[in-house]
Order: sequence, then C-alpha cells, then structure tokens
Amino acid sequence: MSATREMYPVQWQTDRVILIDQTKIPGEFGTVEILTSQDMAIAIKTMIVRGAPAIGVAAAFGLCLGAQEIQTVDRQEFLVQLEAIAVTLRATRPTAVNLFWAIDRMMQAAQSAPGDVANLRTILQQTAQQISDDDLATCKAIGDHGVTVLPSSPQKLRLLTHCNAGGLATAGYGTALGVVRSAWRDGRLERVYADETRPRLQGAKLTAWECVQEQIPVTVIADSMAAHCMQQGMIDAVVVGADRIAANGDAANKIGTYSVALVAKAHNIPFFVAAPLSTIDFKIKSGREIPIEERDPAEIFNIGHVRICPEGAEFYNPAFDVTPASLIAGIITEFGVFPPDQIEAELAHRAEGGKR
Ligand SMILES: CSC[C@H]1O[C@H](OP(=O)(O)O)[C@H](O)[C@@H]1O
Repeated sequence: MSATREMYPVQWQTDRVILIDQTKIPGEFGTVEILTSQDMAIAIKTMIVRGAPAIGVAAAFGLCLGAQEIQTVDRQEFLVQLEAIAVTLRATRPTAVNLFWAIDRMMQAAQSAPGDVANLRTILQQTAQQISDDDLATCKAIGDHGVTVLPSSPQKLRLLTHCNAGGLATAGYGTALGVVRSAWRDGRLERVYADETRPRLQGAKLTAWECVQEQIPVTVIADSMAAHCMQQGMIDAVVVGADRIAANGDAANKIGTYSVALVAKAHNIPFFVAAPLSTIDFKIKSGREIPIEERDPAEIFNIGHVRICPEGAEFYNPAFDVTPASLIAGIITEFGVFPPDQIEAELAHRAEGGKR
C-alpha cells in the first residue's frame, strides 16, 4: 500500500473510526474499529494512533463518536456532555498541541452551530472531516515548500530524520516525510537516514516502513550513530516534525531531536522543522512552557517483550525534548518557510483570520 494519499491512518466510516494499528507495523498492516469515544481515548494513549496531527484528527472523530453516544435531545445538555467527552480526550497526551487545537475547533463548531442535536452531530462530522482534509492538503504544501529550502547541492540529497513525521503521523503524506516525498518526486533525494528513535522505535518501524512502501531508499541507524554520520559527511540536511512550537520558535519533538539539532549545528548541517500552523502554540512564549509527556518506564526496560534491564534499576522516560530556536534553520509550514524568530509575526495574522 502506498503511504501517500491512499494511506489514511484515521478514517471515519458511517458510525465508527478505522485506525491503522501503528503498534503492529511493520510486522503486520492491520486496522482497528473504534466504536466509542472511550476507546478512541485509549487508542491515542496507547499509541495505536500517534503523531501530532494524526491524534488531533483522531480526537476530532472521537468527539463524533461521543456525539453518537449522548442520548439527550436537549441542546444545552448535549453540549455539556460533549464537553465531558472532550475533557477525556484532552487528557490522553499532553505535548502535541494539535490534539487541543482540534478539540477546541470541534467544540467551537458545535457551540456556534444552529439547530437541534441532530444538526450538531452533522456539523461535528463535517468539521472533523474538514480538519482531516485540511491536514492532508497542508502536508502536501509543507512538502513542496520544504523542497525549496533544501541545499541546492548535491542534486540528490541525503536527509536525516528522527522519529516518524510521515503519513502515519498526519492525515496522510506527512510533514518531515512530506518534504522527503516531495524531494523524491522532484529527483532531489538520494536517501533517507532514519534514526531508529528509542524507546518507541517510530523511525525503525514506521519511517522505514513508509519509505520501503514507496521504494524511497532508507538507511536505518541507531540514534547514537547520527553524530558519526554527520561527522563523516554522510548527511546534507536534517528535517524533523514537531509536536508543539512556542511563539519564539522553540520546538518540542520526539526525545533525541535536541541532540540531533546540536550535532547538526556543530557540523553546519541545516536543521529544519516541518509543521503545520496548528502545531504552533502562540499562547506560550518559549519552549520552557511546553509540557513534556513522561511515559511508562517499561518502554525503556523492555525491547519488544524482552526485559533488558535488571530489577532494582530506576528509569526516566520523557517522550519529547525541546530544540531551541537558535538551532533551527527554518520552520517549514503550509504558508512557506520562516526563520524561527519570525514565526510569531509571520503567522499570527493567519491564525487570527481563522485559517487554523
Ligand atoms: C507530524 S508528527 C509530529 C511528531 O509526533 C511524534 O510523536 P509520537 O510518535 O509520540 O506521537 C513525533 O514526535 C513526531 O515528530
């Protein structure tokens, strides 16, 4: 299956949501049917669906499931119960701002829609689908803008990425992998170097899978090898995704991204962050305010189902880190590529214009 437009990690089907089960890739390609808002919350928390834009889309359709569960015909009571479901979905994961942005957009749509409860259900489904469709178009625009800022030589570039910011992490096509796909389409790409991305291994499992699906040459490396590859002159540029970008351009992304950015700077290799406007959190001034999710220590002490650490050791498992704006050559958005210290000025007016 192609991992581009045809591959939708989140799909609404009449009265349920079909998720690609990302915990099973690459061993098996399977889907799960999500019938309730509660099950959608579990799917987001357990990373059956993951990736900042993808969990925003998933939460939006989770609210559509919730709307089906609410029995009342009283509009005000419906909105009260819908907000309670929104609280549950908001509590699933704290770092990716797309989750909160999508839920807020859905709740605003419901509260401002006219008519009875049946109409609110219709508006919610239309809004969730629009969020999904917009993200797909946004990823394509990010991909195409991204190619314009990649180094002009060599003609065929070697791009390193960290984690998975691909079609699986979005409504399709991807952000960082959107740049990869557009570069590949334009004959500008020799190879992707994919950090395996311990502990969840999204690079080894998901990025490699997406590239292999489309015959994009990909080399998987252990996270500890990225510095060596850059020192050896094997990497021309780095492109990663983001889960939340502060107004000053500091960017939170999967744990290990900050190290990659530091090494890229040391070797004068351009380090780009690819993300939609919905990932920029204008309400926070710097990356210090970005909440960092801490996950189950078992993700550290197990590989697969094999325990690799002795009982008695303690563990620390932050799922994200923050790369300061000073290490970022440019933020690639659907509106173009901007220096991180100009992101607030450049894009705030679009946010006020309701384009988010
Ligand atoms: C376009 S995906 C952005 C971001 O989301 C991923 O986190 P997770 O797999 O924990 O949901 C990763 O940080 C990606 O770069």
